Amino acid sequence: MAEPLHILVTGGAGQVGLELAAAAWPDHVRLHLPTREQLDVADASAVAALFAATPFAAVINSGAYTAVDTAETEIAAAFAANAMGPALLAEATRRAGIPLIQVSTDYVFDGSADRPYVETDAVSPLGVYGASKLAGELAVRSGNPRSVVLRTAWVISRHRANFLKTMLRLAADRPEVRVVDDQHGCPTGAADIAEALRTITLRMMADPDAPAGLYHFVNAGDTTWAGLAREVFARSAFRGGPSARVEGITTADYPTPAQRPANSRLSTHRIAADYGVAARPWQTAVSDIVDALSKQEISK
Ligand SMILES: NC(=O)C1=CN([C@@H]2O[C@H](COP(=O)(O)OP(=O)(O)OC[C@H]3O[C@@H](n4cnc5c(N)ncnc54)[C@H](OP(=O)(O)O)[C@@H]3O)[C@@H](O)[C@H]2O)C=CC1
Ligand SMILES: Cc1cn([C@H]2C[C@H](O)[C@@H](COP(=O)(O)OP(=O)(O)O[C@H]3O[C@@H](C)C(=O)[C@@H](O)[C@H]3O)O2)c(=O)[nH]c1=O
Repeated sequence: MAEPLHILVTGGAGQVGLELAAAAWPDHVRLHLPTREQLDVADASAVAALFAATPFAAVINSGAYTAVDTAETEIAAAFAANAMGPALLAEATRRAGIPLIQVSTDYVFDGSADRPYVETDAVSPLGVYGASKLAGELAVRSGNPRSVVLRTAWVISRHRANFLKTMLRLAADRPEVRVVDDQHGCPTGAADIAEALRTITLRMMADPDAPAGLYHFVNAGDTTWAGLAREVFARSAFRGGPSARVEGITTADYPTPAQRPANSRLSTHRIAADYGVAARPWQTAVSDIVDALSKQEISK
């Protein structure tokens, strides 16, 4: 029997954490998935105690402060989770000589490009959430050279709160929803992100020379938030679930505390070339999730 390989996954109760728990890991891998209550990544003594207790072979940091609008006022909390936490994990993993895989966001960009962003493009976050995640990226990359920062975007899943579930909830009690149609991005299934993280983590554990650095991973294709809502409702209607008409509006018609990028499409060429990770169309992720949610509803 191979020795067990222990992998720490922070944010175990989040969308990506829950899909990492469900992913097909080799038998000898033991995942440790603490919730925020069990491990606050910004708590230096909690991080040190956990590393002293378990000989981890890798860490995936999927825990984060993800409330984009609330972050504008809860600045200290956002930076604690998204910048201080990654810095502590970078230090702990560097000392242990193990890889760290950090999940980051398209909101590090300001959206002024007229094409999908590549990893070498300049960053310039528009809000506190993006700025805190960028600080986390920099802490990881400077703190542990054996690290990957995986930027993803517009995460959807059957778990927790996300835009897809918000749309289905709204459609349950109104015939029409108003949704911005001038912000362009790449909806991405949390299960697809988990699969990409699994591939990267296993390769980094097996090969000290595995490629490190910055990578973009999203599902294939792009749309607007209104386009995503329309796809969700088309699939939901097909399954006999809630559906609503979508009125496409402008960003100015839907004021929010945090500004979002008008274009946050990401190019996935680098991860395809270095890690052989291929992206499924975003519409496939939508139909998987809507189907799973409707089965859940039927079995209630
Ligand atoms: N959601 C999205 O649309 C996108 C997310 N990302 C990134 O992907 C990653 C995963 O996000 P996702 O799973 O969607 O997010 P979720 O909000 O679903 O989950 C995040 C998890 O992190 C936990 N958490 C918050 N603060 C801390 C902390 N200080 N220490 C430990 N855990 C903490 C949360 O705890 P609690 O359960 O208590 O809330 C939650 O369980 C994050 O890095 C995020 O920035 C990138 C692009 C898009
Ligand atoms: C609920 C709703 C939102 N919107 C708009 C507001 C906003 O511009 C856009 C998306 O709204 P949300 O607030 O749900 O999504 P938001 O929190 O901005 O999602 C982001 O989360 C973080 C964590 C990321 O890292 C990003 O990649 C991205 O997924 O849709 C409408 O136009 N109509 C609506 O009814």
